[in-house]
Amino acid sequence: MKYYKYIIYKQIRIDSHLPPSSVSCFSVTSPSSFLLLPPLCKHLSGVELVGSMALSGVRKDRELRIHESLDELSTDLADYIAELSEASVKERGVFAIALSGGSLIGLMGKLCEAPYNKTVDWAKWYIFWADERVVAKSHVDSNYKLAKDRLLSKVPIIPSHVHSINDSVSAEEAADDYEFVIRQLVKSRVISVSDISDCPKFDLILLGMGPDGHVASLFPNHSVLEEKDEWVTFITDSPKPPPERITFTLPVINSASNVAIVATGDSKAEAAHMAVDDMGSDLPPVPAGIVQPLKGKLVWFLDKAAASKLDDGTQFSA
Ligand SMILES: O=C(O)[C@H](O)[C@@H](O)[C@H](O)[C@H](O)COP(=O)(O)O
Repeated sequence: MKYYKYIIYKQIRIDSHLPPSSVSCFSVTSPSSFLLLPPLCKHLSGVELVGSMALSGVRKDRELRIHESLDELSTDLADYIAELSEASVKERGVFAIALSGGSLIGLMGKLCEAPYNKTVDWAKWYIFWADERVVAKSHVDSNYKLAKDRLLSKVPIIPSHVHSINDSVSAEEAADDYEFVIRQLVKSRVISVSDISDCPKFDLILLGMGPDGHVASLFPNHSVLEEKDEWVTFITDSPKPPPERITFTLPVINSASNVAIVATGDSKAEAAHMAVDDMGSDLPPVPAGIVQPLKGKLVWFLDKAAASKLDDGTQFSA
C-alpha cells in the first residue's frame, strides 16, 4: 500500500505554494491513507492539515498507484475493475468497458480467479476495444483473440455483449463500422453519453502504454492525435507492428467516466516520467500525458520499475 504515501506527498508538494489554509484537498484514496497525513504534514514547512474535509475531498486529478510487484498490481487492478463494475451496474444496470492489447490483458488475469470470477456481474458487461490491430480475429496479433483466450473465455460474459471489430474489411471501413456500432449502443443507452463533449462515455477505458508513451493506437507525433471529429479512427502506418489499426480518438478517451493506464517494467520509466511529471512547455507531451478525462477519473497503475524515473520517485521506496 505504499503508493498512497506517494500520492499524498505529491499532492502536498503541488499545493504547498498555497497558504496553509488553502490546502484542504488531497487525492486520498482510502480512509486508512488519511491516517498518514498528520505525521507527514508535521514534517513539511508551510503545510497544515485542515480538518476532516480531506477525507471526502478528492482533487480532480490523476491518482498514481505504484506497486512493489506485478502480483500486487494485478490484485489491485482486479479490485479496481470489480469495484467500478459494481458501481456502474448499480447505477446504470450495465458496465461498458474498453480494453487495449499488450501486457494489460495478462495483468487482468486475477479477474478469472476467486473471488472475482464469482462475484463480478459478468452478464452486465459490454466489452469494446480502445484499439485493435486490423487482422483476422483468429490471428495471433489480434487484441480480441488475446482477450478472448486469456480472459473472456474464462468468465461467463454474454457473447453478444462482446463488440469486436469487423475483421473482413479495410482499416478505414473497420473504424467506420465500429463507430456505427458504438453509436447504436449509445442510442440504446448501453453506453452513456458525455454531457460536455457529445462523445460516448465509457464506464472504464483500460490502456497500456508503450515505451514511446503511446496509448491505444495513438502514437507520438502522429496526425491521429489531432483527430477531433471521429469517435473511432484508423492508421495504416503504426510504428508498432502490425501497421493497420483502429483506435478510439482522444476526445472519446477523455470523455470516459474512468480511464486507467497500466504500465510496467523499466522500458516504460522514461515515458511514465514524461507523461506524469510536469515537463514544462518545451517538450511535446507524450500521448499518455494528453489523457486527461474532462470529468472522469484517471488512475495510473505502475510497478516500481516503471515509476523509477518519476520526480520524487525516491519518496516511494521505503
Ligand atoms: O494493440 C496494441 O498494441 C495496444 O493496445 C497498445 O496500445 C499496447 O497497450 C501498448 O503498446 C502497451 O503494450 P505492452 O503493455 O505489451 O507494452
